Amino acid sequence: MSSENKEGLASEYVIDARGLGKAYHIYEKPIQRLLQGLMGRRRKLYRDFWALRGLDLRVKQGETLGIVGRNGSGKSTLLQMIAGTLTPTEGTVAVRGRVAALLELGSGFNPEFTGRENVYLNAAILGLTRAEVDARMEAILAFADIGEFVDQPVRNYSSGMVMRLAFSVMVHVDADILIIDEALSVGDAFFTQKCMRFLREFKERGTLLFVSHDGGAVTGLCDRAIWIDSGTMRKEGNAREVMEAYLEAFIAEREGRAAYDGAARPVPAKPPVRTSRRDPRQPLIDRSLLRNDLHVVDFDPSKPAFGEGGLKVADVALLDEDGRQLTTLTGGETVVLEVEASATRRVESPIVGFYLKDRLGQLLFGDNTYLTTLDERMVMEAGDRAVARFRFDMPRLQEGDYFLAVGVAAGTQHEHVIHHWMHEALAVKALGQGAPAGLIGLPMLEITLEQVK
Ligand SMILES: Nc1ncnc2c1ncn2[C@@H]1O[C@H](COP(=O)(O)OP(=O)(O)OP(=O)(O)O)[C@@H](O)[C@H]1O
Repeated sequence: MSSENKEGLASEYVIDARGLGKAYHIYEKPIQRLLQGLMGRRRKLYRDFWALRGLDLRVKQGETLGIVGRNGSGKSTLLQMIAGTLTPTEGTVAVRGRVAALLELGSGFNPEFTGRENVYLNAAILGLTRAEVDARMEAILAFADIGEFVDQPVRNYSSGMVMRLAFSVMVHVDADILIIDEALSVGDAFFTQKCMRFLREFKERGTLLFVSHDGGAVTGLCDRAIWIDSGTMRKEGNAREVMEAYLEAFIAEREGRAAYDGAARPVPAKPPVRTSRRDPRQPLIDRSLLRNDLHVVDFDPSKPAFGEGGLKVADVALLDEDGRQLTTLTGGETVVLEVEASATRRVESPIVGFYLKDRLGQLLFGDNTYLTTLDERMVMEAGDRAVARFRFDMPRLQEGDYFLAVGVAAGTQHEHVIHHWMHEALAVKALGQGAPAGLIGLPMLEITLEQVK
């Protein structure tokens, strides 16, 4: 999985692929593969299938590159060649630094060895000495958090456990370049959050190649992106632009027509009349298949957190407008997020804030109490408690796991000390139905359609 090649690399690039291509041999019948082995190269019984061809790619040190493309477009083939686990059929790829890749689940693991033995094996492949692994073993096992399974053969592991251990090794080998297939981080949502936190930290210092199938995460995480289509580079550039083009093509294909032509449409002359502060369709939506059910998992104070500790997040709950705690709600419903903070010492000007994050840790929306409390500076003494309430219409959410991160700080919007920040204060699970078209669906205040003459 590691690859070092310092030749032919201009100093600013850590990856330089030129005219890269990979052809697989395709045999019409399995027996032909066997015969070919016996016959040698005298007669060709296969045809070449080019999974990737003519690809040029340069990646700078510290860049985060997103790679999108449909199933079978050639993403893994490209990344395996960069990781050094697949030999190109044509072209060259030069890589500088230690590469750790999570591309194929358990590919570096021997199923007969225990988890612990596989950690030694994998870390050795990535260039670590036994003494280095010894020094890191405790941290690796703590991150993987698979308990006593670590001394069982890997063949007894669930795919989630294999992923945890493989990811944990990658986190601890001081890689210069990380290659991650997002599909592999699907599983336990809490572990995914932990992985995404690591990746966000890693991208501050290292080079990250991040493969995604749906592309949703790419814009949040990556500076630049490439779109691989049928083995060639269809588009390269700014992550947002590449994603837009990719999604446009996907939608156009799905709907069996060309994407919106961009031509101007007539605008109604009359401004719409504003009547209500609530989405008027909500009762109808809630009675229909468009109903977006959300389940809330209770606050757990033992979830990962950091901060100075002068204030603590004591309790977090989502309530309905009558103050009753919600364990299920629907997208579009008005909710109150209640956060109780307690002080362990004197703290001036406390601020309570939150973010809703998706399973990849992308911040969907959030807010804090700073502006509302600007005129009345609160002082909390040790033992004092304060409650913040945020009332809002919960947007509709795509199917998946979400987390409410909650934090208490002190100071101003720009200069503050974080006293207690909980990455996953509440977990919210959205079921499949009623999903919005975008990342979140905002309740509409009004929608009109008027005919203009
Ligand atoms: N060992 C192999 N032998 C023959 N064909 C292969 C082999 N490995 C991959 N392919 C083919 O090469 C093409 C590219 O595969 P690749 O795994 O690189 O795509 P991908 O974009 O990573 O797909 P996915 O998103 O499903 O992981 C596919 O058509 C695949 O069927």
